[in-house]
Amino acid sequence: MADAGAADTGLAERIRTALARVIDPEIRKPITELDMVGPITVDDTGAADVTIKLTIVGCPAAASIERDVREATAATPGVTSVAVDVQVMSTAERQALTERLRGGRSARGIPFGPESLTRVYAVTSGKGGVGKSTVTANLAVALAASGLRVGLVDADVHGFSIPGLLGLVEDGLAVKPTQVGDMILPPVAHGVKVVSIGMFIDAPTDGTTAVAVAWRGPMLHRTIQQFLTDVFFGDLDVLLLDLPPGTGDVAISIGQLLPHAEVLVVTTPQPAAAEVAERSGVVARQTGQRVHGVIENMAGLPQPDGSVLQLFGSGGGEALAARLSIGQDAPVPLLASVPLSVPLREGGDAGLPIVLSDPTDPAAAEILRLAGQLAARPRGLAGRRLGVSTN
Ligand SMILES: Nc1ncnc2c1ncn2[C@@H]1O[C@H](COP(=O)(O)OP(=O)(O)OP(=O)(O)O)[C@@H](O)[C@H]1O
Repeated sequence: MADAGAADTGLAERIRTALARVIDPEIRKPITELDMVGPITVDDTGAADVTIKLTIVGCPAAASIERDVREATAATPGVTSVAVDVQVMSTAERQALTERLRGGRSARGIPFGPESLTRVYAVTSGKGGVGKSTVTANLAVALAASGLRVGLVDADVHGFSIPGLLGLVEDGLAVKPTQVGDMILPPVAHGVKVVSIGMFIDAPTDGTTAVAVAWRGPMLHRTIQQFLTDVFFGDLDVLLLDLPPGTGDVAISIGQLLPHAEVLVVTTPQPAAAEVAERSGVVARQTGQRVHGVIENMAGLPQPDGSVLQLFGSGGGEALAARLSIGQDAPVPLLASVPLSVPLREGGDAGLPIVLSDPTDPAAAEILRLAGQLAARPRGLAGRRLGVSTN
């Protein structure tokens, strides 16, 4: 087989250019930018031989990358046949790639520090079961659907429900992320890059076997830190963190690791729930974070006769926002009031977020409205409190 130049000057180069359209589905960058394309040769009959180098043995994306390379090569004018030679990167090549993806950042650095342009929202609640994870999952998907690059960290160690809510489940277990060296590639669901503690524990996502994740503070801190340092999210517009309910170790860790994160507090309309939720807002403040707003969930369910069933009472969201505003320069707003919705619950059970499957459902519409509001905030440091604490 002759070199490209001998047969058709530039055909190999045109193939290489065409391969820039092939995107690694996990890293989400063109394979040509990831040094995954090796030698390309073409003989004088137009038969092309393309070598690709996968990041790891058994790469789950191998089949789709090989197919896309074959298609892009075959579609290049002048090519009559295609052979793809699939190889695996050497350790040195893999290391060079992970270093480049980190952008020179040290392996232990957190890319979402105060200087980053990524908006970080930590979603918290006073008590469990108020729908924090359901709202967070739908919000992440809605933000991604609006064109933003979105990451979601499920730090709810005691009830990691995000993989199930987003359909990242295989054989009853959360999908395992691919690891390239010490870099973890987050699985992508509905456009959102997701990492969850559930992906590292063999526990069913439907909760049939309760796994007591009796993690102690320091171990939790290290795990969250690892999620923020070793998971390759790339450049994000928004990072959402689903925190466990209450005011525990994880909230304090997030306060230390991401002091510029803004907090969204989820509560039900029940006045007692709002009182408990206030404490998580206060802890966030004590760790230097700003409360961006309150999301009320499980608000009134519209009935066929036009009346509204206030299953969990009413006014909790407003009351919480008012309490969290006391002593603040700017009032803490009630950002959204998401009604009770059977389709929202069913969508969560099925791993199909309702903001995609039925955007007209009133709960979906409210979450989409909230996403629109958050997406309209400028990406950047403007209006953001920097990590300088005076207390
Ligand atoms: N607006 C709503 N209408 C109807 N059902 C809802 C709504 N929001 C959440 N749910 C349902 O309530 C249950 C609890 O929701 P979810 O797991 O999201 O709560 P959570 O606050 O994240 O709980 P935890 O933090 O304890 O894991 C789920 O079955 C979910 O489908």
